[in-house]
Order: sequence, then structure tokens, then C-alpha cells
Amino acid sequence: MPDVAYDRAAAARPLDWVGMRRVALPLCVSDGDGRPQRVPAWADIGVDLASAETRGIHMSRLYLLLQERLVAGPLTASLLRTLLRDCIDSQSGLATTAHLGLRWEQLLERRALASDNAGWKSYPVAIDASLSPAGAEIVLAFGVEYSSTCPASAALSRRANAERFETDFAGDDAPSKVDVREWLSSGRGLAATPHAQRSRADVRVTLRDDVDALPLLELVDAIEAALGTPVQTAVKREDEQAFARANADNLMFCEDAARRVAAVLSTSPRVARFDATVSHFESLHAHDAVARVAGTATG
Ligand SMILES: Nc1nc2c(ncn2[C@@H]2O[C@H](COP(=O)(O)OP(=O)(O)OP(=O)(O)O)[C@@H](O)[C@H]2O)c(=O)[nH]1
Repeated sequence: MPDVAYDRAAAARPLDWVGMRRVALPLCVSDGDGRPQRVPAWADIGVDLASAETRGIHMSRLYLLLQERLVAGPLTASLLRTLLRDCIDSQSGLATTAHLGLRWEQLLERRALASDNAGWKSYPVAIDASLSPAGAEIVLAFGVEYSSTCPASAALSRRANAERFETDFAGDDAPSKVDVREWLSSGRGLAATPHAQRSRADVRVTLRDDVDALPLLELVDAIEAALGTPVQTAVKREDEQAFARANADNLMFCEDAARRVAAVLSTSPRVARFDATVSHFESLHAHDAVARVAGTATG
């Protein structure tokens, strides 16, 4: 059968990236307990076309390698490195580099804060993997949603509560502890509430060369613990009260959240470099408060 890919290229020149975008496949990843889990995923796979005179690459070979390796899984850094090497080799000398992008939603089970319940949250995950004569680089990216309560608004709310207390207990007689407790528990005891909003940390980490298992769960757990207020799954009243306490104990500007995320990533033994952006989708403003932090890890 004719194979025009071998034709001599018109306007011959090398190309930086040739391949396929949005290849659908059932990606085999490891779930939170290390068991293989198949998830719908989309892959972008490509190589450079280093041979200026050759018209086309062998696309089917890249496609078949994706189906052969990523469906069997589970996805690890060594599987990605081997796949990229084989993508380059499949082109029989036409290519020197390969790039693979993967995107999927990862379900992770999360326990309630106080009750004996649990539920599942979906996390957006992506992989950007490349192999060139300079070596391999694997970037793991994911998003973590949390609640942020504004520290400035909290201070102003406490002041409003104190002023209302003075108004309601304006007489000379000192109120009893019971009076104060009842007032605090009543609607009058909350003169103002600080604004809080759903927020998201978008994290990208370049993995160290000695990492094989993808540290998604480890990093999600560490970041959610550092922020203190991850959005919840199953919520009973005791969970909601615990969440309200966690927000009071973890008042955060976007700058505070960015520093907490950086403190985790900069000390992780799995991370070589990181780049994180936190976005607070403000309930006070029609715009978002955003902070970005990047650096190398020393862990
Ligand atoms: N390189 C290239 N191939 C394309 C493009 N669009 C479609 N194809 C098709 O991709 C199909 C697979 O290409 P190849 O991998 O060369 O298929 P093949 O020649 O049957 O397989 P091999 O013998 O292994 O090379 C061919 O039918 C091409 O026509 C394109 O823009 N560039």
C-alpha cells in the first residue's frame, strides 16, 4: 500500500511537535489504596520531526503505544519514561524527543471531620511528561479545593460582636456567666460573620528522578492538612460545627494559603520543583484574590 509519509517534504524543515491531541483511553491509575483503577482520560502524544526532508511521522505507532501501555498500567514514572523512549524509537530515526500530556479526574475517598462517615471527591489531575537528549521530565499537576475565611473580615466581625455586646449589656450591673453564655448562643451573639469562599490550589510539581509511584494522594493529603479547610464530602451537624471551627482556626488571605502550600511542596522528598497558584473565589468581591509561588524543594 502507498505510504505518503515517506514522500519528500515540500518546503523541507524539521518540526518541533507532530502527533495527536485528545486521544481518549481508559487510563489505569492507582487509587488511594494502591489498587489499579481505570479512569476516562485524554492523551496528547507527539514527537519532534527532526528529519527535515521526511514528509510525515508514523502516527499509528504512537497511538498503538498509548493503548498498549496506558490501558494496562498502572501509571508510574518509570512507565512514562519507557513509553516516551519507545515513542521516539517507533519513529525509526525521525524523532529525538517525545511529549505526553494526560488529563483525568481522580476520585479519592475522604472521611468526615467528626462523624463516622465518608464520601468521594473528584480531583483534576494532569501529567506533562517529556523525554529529550537532555533527559526525562515528569510534571504532576492537580487541584485541591478548600474554604478560605478572610482574616480581615474576621477581625472586623469580632469588633462588631464586641460593640453589640456593649450595647446589649449597657447597664452598670456585670452580666452573669449564664447571661453571657445565653447571649453568645443567641442570634444577638453574632453581629457579623466574616466572608468565606470556596478556593482552589492549582499545583504543579516536577518529580525527582528517583520517584516511581506518582505521589498524588501523599501530596493531596499533605496540602489539605496544611490548609486545614478542605471542602468536605459527607457532612452531619457535628461535621459542620467542626468545619466552622476549622475555618476559625485557619483564617487565610490568599498569601497565607500560598505559603502553606509552598511549605509542603518545598519539603517533599518527591518534588524537585514546584509552581502553585491559589485562587480565592471571593464572596466579598466580583473578582478573585490570587497568589502564586514557585521554587525548588529542599526535602
Ligand atoms: N504523519 C501523518 N499521518 C497522518 C496524518 N493524518 C492522517 N495520518 C495517517 O496516519 C495513519 C497512520 O500513519 P502510519 O503510522 O504511517 O501508518 P502505517 O504506515 O500504516 O503504519 P507503519 O507501517 O507502522 O508506518 C496513516 O494512514 C496516515 O495517513 C498527518 O497529518 N500526518
